[in-house]
Amino acid sequence: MQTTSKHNYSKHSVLFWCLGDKSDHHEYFNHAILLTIALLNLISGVFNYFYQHAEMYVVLSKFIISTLMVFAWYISRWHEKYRSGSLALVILTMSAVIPINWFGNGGSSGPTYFMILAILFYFSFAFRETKWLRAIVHAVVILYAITLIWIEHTQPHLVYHYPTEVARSVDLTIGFIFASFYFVWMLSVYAERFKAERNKAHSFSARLKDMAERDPLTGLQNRLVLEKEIRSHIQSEEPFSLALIDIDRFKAINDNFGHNYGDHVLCAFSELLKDTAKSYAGLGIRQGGEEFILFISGTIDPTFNATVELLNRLASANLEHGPISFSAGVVEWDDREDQITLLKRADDLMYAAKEQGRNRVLKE
Ligand SMILES: Nc1nc2c(ncn2[C@@H]2O[C@H](COP(=O)(O)OP(=O)(O)OP(=O)(O)O)[C@@H](O)[C@H]2O)c(=O)[nH]1
Repeated sequence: MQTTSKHNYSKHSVLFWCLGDKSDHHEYFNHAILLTIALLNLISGVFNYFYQHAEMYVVLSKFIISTLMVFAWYISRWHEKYRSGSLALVILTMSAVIPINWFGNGGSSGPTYFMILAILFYFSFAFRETKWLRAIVHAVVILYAITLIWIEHTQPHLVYHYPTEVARSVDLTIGFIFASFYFVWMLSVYAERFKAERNKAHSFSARLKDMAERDPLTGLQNRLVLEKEIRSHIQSEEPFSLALIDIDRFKAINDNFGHNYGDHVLCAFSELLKDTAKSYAGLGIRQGGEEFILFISGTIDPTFNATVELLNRLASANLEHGPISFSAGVVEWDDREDQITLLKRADDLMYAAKEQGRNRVLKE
């Protein structure tokens, strides 16, 4: 059975069939509202029919509204016309649901207020991206409600009054219970959506951070990480040492065997560097081009040993066009110097290694 990882939500369940994918909160919720209104109108129609709490035309119109809501749900859910579904809901609500309930169900002393509040809330959700449309619809609903109150005041005979106070209380209580469930549910959908958006933002920012700190070719961390690491060690006065490594005669590798092969060599070397750094609890960093850093907390000896070990592993690496080598300078941070001075010392040593014939590691 197919499920989404987050909600363990079966794509074959009845809920999925009715409401769609839960991760698409907007549409999921809209389908839920359309079906709920259809169901509530149906229940309310049946209830009013049997208990005669409303005029016959109200009962009939509730059944018609219920059918139209199912149709709006159908085009939204199965024809991906979500906007049309929302607009159909607005039009039906304004032209039929509210006035029929108002005049046929006790006017201002009936449960229509709950419905108006629920609808205002729904519009905030359905038109959240179109600010102007949302504002217009909200204003229209509020003015509409005021107009209904005014009509009721001037033409009281137009409003159906409950036969007994008990009937009114029952209708109000049922309306209140449904409205409460609706608001609680809507708020929980909002909370869930907010949580999902927040998680998405967190994972995007983690990905961006990773992309900013990683070299795309080799997958090693880049000089930003090196700078951060050096700064933090200097701040906390924690000893550290590093090897500045430069692959020998890399230009010739590119010229003789092509740039792609050069890239392949850089990647193969990076794997070895990553491995060695890991076994010394250090960091392998691509400084740029064919220049790398092996950074290890602590004194110089482990870094020197790790670099020599890396040079030996590179000599026996299985590369298509034969073995390659590097030259490296290993230095330990002297607690008075800054990052630039430290890297300059390592660079000078690395050049000294080049001058002495390459394929070697020098330390101070
Ligand atoms: N394939 C490939 N080549 C690169 C990349 N970055 C830099 N290079 C090449 O690396 C070469 C570096 O050459 P040089 O700085 O002259 O040094 P070298 O040939 O390694 O010689 P020595 O350092 O003196 O041993 C240049 O040809 C660059 O184009 C890369 O990402 N991929």
